[in-house]
Amino acid sequence: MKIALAQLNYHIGNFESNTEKIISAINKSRKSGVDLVLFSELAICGYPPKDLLERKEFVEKSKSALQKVAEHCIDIAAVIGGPSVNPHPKGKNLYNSAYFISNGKIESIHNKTLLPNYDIFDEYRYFEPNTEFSLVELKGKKIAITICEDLWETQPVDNNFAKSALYTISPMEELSKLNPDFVVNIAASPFSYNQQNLRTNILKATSERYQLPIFYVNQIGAHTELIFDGDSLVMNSKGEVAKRLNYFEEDYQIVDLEAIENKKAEARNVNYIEKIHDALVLGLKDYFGKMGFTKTTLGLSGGIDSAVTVVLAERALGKENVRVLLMPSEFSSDHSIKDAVDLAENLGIQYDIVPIQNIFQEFQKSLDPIFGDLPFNVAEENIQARVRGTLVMGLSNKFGHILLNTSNKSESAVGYGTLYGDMNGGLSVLGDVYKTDVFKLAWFINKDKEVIPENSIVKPPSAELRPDQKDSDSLPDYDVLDGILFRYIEKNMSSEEIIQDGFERVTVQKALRLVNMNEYKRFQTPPILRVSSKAFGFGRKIPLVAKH
Ligand SMILES: Nc1ncnc2c1ncn2[C@@H]1O[C@H](COP(=O)(O)OP(=O)(O)OC[C@H]2O[C@@H]([n+]3cccc(C(=O)O)c3)[C@H](O)[C@@H]2O)[C@@H](O)[C@H]1O
Ligand SMILES: Nc1ncnc2c1ncn2[C@@H]1O[C@H](COP(=O)(O)OP(=O)(O)OP(=O)(O)O)[C@@H](O)[C@H]1O
Ligand SMILES: NC(=O)CC[C@H](N)C(=O)O
Repeated sequence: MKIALAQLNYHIGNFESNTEKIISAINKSRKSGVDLVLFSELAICGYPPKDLLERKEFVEKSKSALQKVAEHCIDIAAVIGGPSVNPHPKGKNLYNSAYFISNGKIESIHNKTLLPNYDIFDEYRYFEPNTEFSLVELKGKKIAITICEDLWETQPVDNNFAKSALYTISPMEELSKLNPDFVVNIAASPFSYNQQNLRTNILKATSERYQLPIFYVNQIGAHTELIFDGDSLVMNSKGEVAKRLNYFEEDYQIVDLEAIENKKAEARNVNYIEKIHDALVLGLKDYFGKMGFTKTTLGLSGGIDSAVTVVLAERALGKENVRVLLMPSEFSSDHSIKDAVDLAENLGIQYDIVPIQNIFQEFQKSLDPIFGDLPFNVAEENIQARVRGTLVMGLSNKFGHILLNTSNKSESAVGYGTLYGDMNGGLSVLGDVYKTDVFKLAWFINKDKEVIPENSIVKPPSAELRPDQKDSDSLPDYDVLDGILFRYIEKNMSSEEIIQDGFERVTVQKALRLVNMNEYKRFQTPPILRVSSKAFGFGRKIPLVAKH
């Protein structure tokens, strides 16, 4: 039996383009003599459709798109993800379903049993869990069709306290009683830099336990914050990866079921920084591409965060679509301006220098009668950041360049950024990357030649909002701070547990206090491209008003 895996990039709600892609893969498969072609979870409408599922019209469009696809399934079978209506009066209106299509029609519908509801997932909000199990038969083979989380019976969480999802039904236990020949898993499994190993291990455990091959198809592409890396694969019944599809790009592979037992795909050891790099480039590309934008802007300071952001933007959108402003103040060092100019020239992007001293002075003059003799403090620092934010937004409004936010996860965590100033932007590129990893990204970008001036990487980080300012005046060193933040945010460890891990009590208490008191700031930040298992955004829900 020849089985094709179609790893495609869908666009949520764009039924025309999704249908066209699916039909084109079906036609290609038929011409290659494929028996069964597999598409990912909710492929017909794109994943995650969120509250669009509450619109009847959206569900009806999914249904007619599937009907159109079915007409093309002559002499070939397909499994495609889409929502289906729950016919029972009780429970949620919808199921998250896999459609088995053959002979030009929908032959059967298989619903998702285990609905993830942790972190960024919210499937119980829309879907009724499945309780009935059956196999499909194709050319003498019995197939168990499952949907993503169905194989994640014990969901490990990257957290020392949250319980793993407790599922009362095991879809694989039920399906295995029916003696399938192989398992299909259609998935929508988002990227995080540690997710790929976890995923492979979970598939391996399932395959070994039931001694069954698994055909796993994930989607690729980004949907606002969520980035899907693909990495679809075929596992033989010994839990060995027989075929692996590409990361971060569409891919299509045909596999012979009878030939997988003695096949072993080459292991791919990609460093996590390279994965984050590729994920962010895809995240940017798809945010712009799917929104219909081409051009971007940001303030280039000569520092490392804006440097890494602009390189990723140039790689995603092309140099002709990136335009930056260099906005020196009286506190900017000459080196910062030179570093920013060198970088812009290395990339071949358009840049303009707009000094902000005069504007800043005018602001100060206007506020003088009100501020009186009060000393220069954070208020003046922030006015500079807001002047810059206003200027880049001016460029954005005039020329249609979407502003990228340059804050990293460490700053965002402790509120080290100015609301309505450098926290502006339509999309945050580095908001899920700790500062220590921003440095690693910069070195990775420079691995073949110096793109980012080395001075931007090695100089002590500074906001340059007052004379001789350094981040280290207000914050612990980033390697210490990031160690604490990771334990608190990703692992949910308590201050005492973090201290026991070897961090100084005062530093831990300060860092945690800053994280807690800055929830309100993060609530106002743009969407953040997610690359870790716990990003700021809709997968981390902390009350703004709370006593910690
Ligand atoms: N709970 C709450 N809910 C709603 N709003 C709340 C609030 N608490 C304060 N606020 C408001 O927020 C204001 C304080 O926030 P904000 O105006 O941003 O100012 P703030 O957080 O006081 O200062 C920004 C800090 O970030 C540093 N910074 C700025 C720019 C860039 C960088 C960098 O290196 O990247 C660092 C800067 O040196 C300074 O230490 C308050 O004045 C108040 O208006
Ligand atoms: N002189 C400047 N010219 C242009 N943009 C600036 C300038 N200074 C700051 N910005 C913008 O504000 C953001 C915050 O910058 P700031 O220097 O305060 O802190 P940072 O987080 O260390 O960032 P970076 O490493 O990019 O300097 C920068 O990333 C940049 O987009
Ligand atoms: N769509 C899903 O069911 C995804 C959940 C699953 N645990 C994953 O991340 O792969």
